[in-house]
Amino acid sequence: MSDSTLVKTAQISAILTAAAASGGIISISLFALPGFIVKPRQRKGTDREKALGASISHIARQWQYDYDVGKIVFPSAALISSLLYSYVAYAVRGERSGRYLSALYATAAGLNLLIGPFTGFAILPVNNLIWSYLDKNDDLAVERVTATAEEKLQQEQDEHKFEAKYLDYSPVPYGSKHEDGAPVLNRYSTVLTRGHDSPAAQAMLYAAGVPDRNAMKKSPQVGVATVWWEGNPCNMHLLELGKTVKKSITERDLIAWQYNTIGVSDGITMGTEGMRFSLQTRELIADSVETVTCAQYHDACIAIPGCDKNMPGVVMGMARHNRPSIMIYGGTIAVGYSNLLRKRINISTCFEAAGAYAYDTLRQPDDGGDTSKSKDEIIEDLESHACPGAGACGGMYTANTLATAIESMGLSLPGSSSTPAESPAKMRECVKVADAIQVCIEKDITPRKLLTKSSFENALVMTMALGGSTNGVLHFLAMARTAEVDLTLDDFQRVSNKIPFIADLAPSGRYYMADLYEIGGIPSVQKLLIAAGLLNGDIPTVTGKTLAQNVESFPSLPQDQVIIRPLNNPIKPTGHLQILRGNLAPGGAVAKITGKEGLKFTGKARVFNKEHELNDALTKGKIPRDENLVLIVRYEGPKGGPGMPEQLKSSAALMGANLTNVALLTDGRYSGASHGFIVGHIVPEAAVGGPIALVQDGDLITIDAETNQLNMNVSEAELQERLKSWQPPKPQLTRGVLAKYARLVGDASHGAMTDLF
Ligand SMILES: CC[C@H](C)C(=O)C(=O)O
Repeated sequence: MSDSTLVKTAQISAILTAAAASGGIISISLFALPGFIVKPRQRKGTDREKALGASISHIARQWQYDYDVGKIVFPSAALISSLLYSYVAYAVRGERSGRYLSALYATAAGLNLLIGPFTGFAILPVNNLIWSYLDKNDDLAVERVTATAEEKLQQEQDEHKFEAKYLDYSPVPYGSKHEDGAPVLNRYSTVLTRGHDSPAAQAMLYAAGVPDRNAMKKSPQVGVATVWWEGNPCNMHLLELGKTVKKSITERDLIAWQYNTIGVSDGITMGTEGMRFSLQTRELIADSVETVTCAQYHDACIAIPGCDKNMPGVVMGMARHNRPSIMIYGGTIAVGYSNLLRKRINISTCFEAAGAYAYDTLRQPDDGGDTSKSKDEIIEDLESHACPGAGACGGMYTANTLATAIESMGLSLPGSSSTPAESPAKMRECVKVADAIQVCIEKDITPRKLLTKSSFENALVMTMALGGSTNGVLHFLAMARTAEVDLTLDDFQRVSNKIPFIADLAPSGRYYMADLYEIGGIPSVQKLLIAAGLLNGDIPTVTGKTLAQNVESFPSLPQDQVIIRPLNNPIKPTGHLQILRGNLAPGGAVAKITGKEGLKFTGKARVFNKEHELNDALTKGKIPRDENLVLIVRYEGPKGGPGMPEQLKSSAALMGANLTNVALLTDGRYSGASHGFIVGHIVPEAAVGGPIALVQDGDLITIDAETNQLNMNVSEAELQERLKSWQPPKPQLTRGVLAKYARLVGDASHGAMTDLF
């Protein structure tokens, strides 16, 4: 080989190698090198440099990991280097040797465009190695990235919030006819039962109870989902209700398949570690209803829930499968009576008695009767008589709130939410449901036709008018997202601002759902609110009629009743649920303020990490009465708890102990039976570095329900300082359902859902 050939070969291979490598080199310098520059400062620099370094390395990492590198980044790198080569080719054009070199550079430019992206891919693992080396022992960076990833996830969830995608079942089109001209009502199950595509499926269905060939081919299959289990009064009777439903459906020549989902008793688990499992049962129930309905090709669904999470759970399941559906509420419990306290009682009396017991104020009333009984005798009397039978907790607590709202959205038969669990009327409802589900199937009335912005507005109106549970906020948001309805925290405040609070119902009032039933029940309240133009009577319902038509035959509330106040003489002119924001809750918080305790509260912070710390302090009588205190219970959010437990044990104990000098704040949530000056659902929660994690004992906190503010008088600079030394808690759980939940769950201001990605 001559010298000049050698030089040319060397030139060619050098330029081609450089061309091939340039995509990769650019990718390394774009994504990996920033790490070498910023990491040392991030570890050892001033606080400002550390923070800056964390942000730069975070951006670099996000770019490297999150973007579709094949489509955007590496081709861009190849393009940039190709332009460089083309420019050099242009610059050396002209002389003979220049023409040769420019041709070579032009080839390199083309090649680089072709192979640059692939080199980039090859370099990716190298970049990853560099980053994992840089990240080693660098907890701060990793944790900051995690916190920011949280925000990013939320942002993505917001962007995609109305683009729910479920498995496409393409049922037989509505309006199709069988050969004999009868309408096809088994539009889903026919996939299994028509012809002989699925003989095994048909064999199994015959074994399970399909009576004959005609039923196999034509009868719609209705799933009957009871949230039955024996260990909770709210749920113990649901299997029997389900059997009645099945019987009445079968009499109409429909096929009914009973199945079950699970639930957790909030009343029983309250204040214990078991309470962490409660909220996630909403998702388990939704998942179960969706799973059985979709997997088994049910044509319709009747769900029979009882305890709190059951109702939103089944409705979310219905919204997901979107087949004709009706909810039958298990019904409210009867009211208990204490012979020793000589008054009507309910489950919440027990929780409040615990506070009075601890502060030694649990006594018989000073009404001229017996006062000799000890606090132990009194508390045993309450334990024995607070829950006289089956049914969900009796005040306007979470179960009754949700059932009322869902009936007002058109998903239950009229009266379902106030018909007591053990009344004959509840059994009659289970019989009547067969007619209604037939109508829904025939008219194709599906959950998402009922779950609309107007019907959610109705849910909010009823919740505000009747003083419903703060949990409603969480569950309505989740139900709306599932049904792709645009409902936000601001809607709650908007409705709260216009709806008067008119119900003298527990927890803040004197009466119970069973009492309301006696004066006409929820339909009579709906009638009042429709007449006043506050509730939308035009929404469609599962009966095939509008809400207004459904309540027409119900009586108006009697003149002399005292449970529901006239609209012009409310307990409070606006709603009791207030959405607060401020430097303590930039992402929102939910307050229950009935007005009884005032509308504004300022006090010194006393911070508790986890509810049990506050419960211990209360049991030992350690919360003083002589100064205004804002008790903060944190690390109890959806992720941090995990499970966002309800804090009735502490909120009720405060009431029982008559500690009127305190307000309670948490990133967890409250029971429907909680009252007093309480604020929950604080977002962002402590576990992801929300400002609630930075509060210190003695900080002055103001809750203002008139300006909807929740602030601590700590400057932004001071908060930034505190944030630097804040360490996120290590994940407590790494296995099991709660670990899975903590990983998937979103924030409370978006309903704490697990399938928003
Ligand atoms: C007594 C209250 C009940 C157990 C509950 O947790 C709720 O209604 O939210």
